[in-house]
Amino acid sequence: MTVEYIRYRIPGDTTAFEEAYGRAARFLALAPQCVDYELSRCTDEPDVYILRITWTSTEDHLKGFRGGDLFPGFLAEIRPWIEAIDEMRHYERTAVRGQGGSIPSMYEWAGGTEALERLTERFYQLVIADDVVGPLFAHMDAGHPKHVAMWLAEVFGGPARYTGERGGYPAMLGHHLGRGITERQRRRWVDLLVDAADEVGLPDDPEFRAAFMGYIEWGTRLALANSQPGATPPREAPVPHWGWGVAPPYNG
Ligand code: HEM
Repeated sequence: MTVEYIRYRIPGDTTAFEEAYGRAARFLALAPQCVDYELSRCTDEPDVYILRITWTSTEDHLKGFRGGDLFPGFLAEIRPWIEAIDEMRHYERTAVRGQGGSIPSMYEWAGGTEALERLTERFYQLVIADDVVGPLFAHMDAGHPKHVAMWLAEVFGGPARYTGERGGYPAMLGHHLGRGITERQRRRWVDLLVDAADEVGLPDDPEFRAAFMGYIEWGTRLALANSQPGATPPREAPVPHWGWGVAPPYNG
């Protein structure tokens, strides 16, 4: 991924400039080489603008986009302001990035470790008593519900304790390898987790449950695939970090 920054100092009519970029943006929206884009205006010097475009790579930008069918239309819109460009360069993202605290993590929204442990305690009571999934868990140790709560906490933005204390992704993967989980068992696992979530009062607002179930669908389908005989999933990977997706928490 490459981030291109284009800094403009617009002499005169900034309205025409913004309108032109509004039209030019449709070519970026269609370009498969473009990840996202944003035009910002300086509040201290209102004639200064910065356009940030994230490209799939510098080469994709220079060869794919500039050499492609969309570029002439894009250029036609912004050509009058080429002389007003102060900087136009590609940058590489570094590891220093992330989100601030303006949106609570799903871990916080769920009620933290205490709520996730309540969830998994109840869940595994239901699991053990169930004739479809129960047999898979006949030999699980007493700490299992707490360990799965630790995993969920880490996934949803809480402390990284599963990585620190339980061996992280490779250990979690190891627990599923060779288990031969069936679709019927996966689906029952999901259903029982939802029952437990309702019983212990996990937040049931649409935004939380949509994001929570997104992870559960993804995770259980991977667990099933990884558990099949002969499966060769990656042995090393970071613990996934799941966020709110398209519908952040609603505080209205
Ligand atoms: C999002 C989905 C899932 C998550 C987050 C998850 C999480 C975990 C974790 C963290 C462990 C290891 C616990 C420890 O360190 O002691 C584990 C073990 C295990 N999981 Fe899952 N799991 C998922 C889906 C499934 C499904 C769908 C099944 C089967 C229907 C399943 C069956 C098992 C079994 C049999 C074990 C080993 C139990 C034992 O120790 O005897 N998991 N799971």
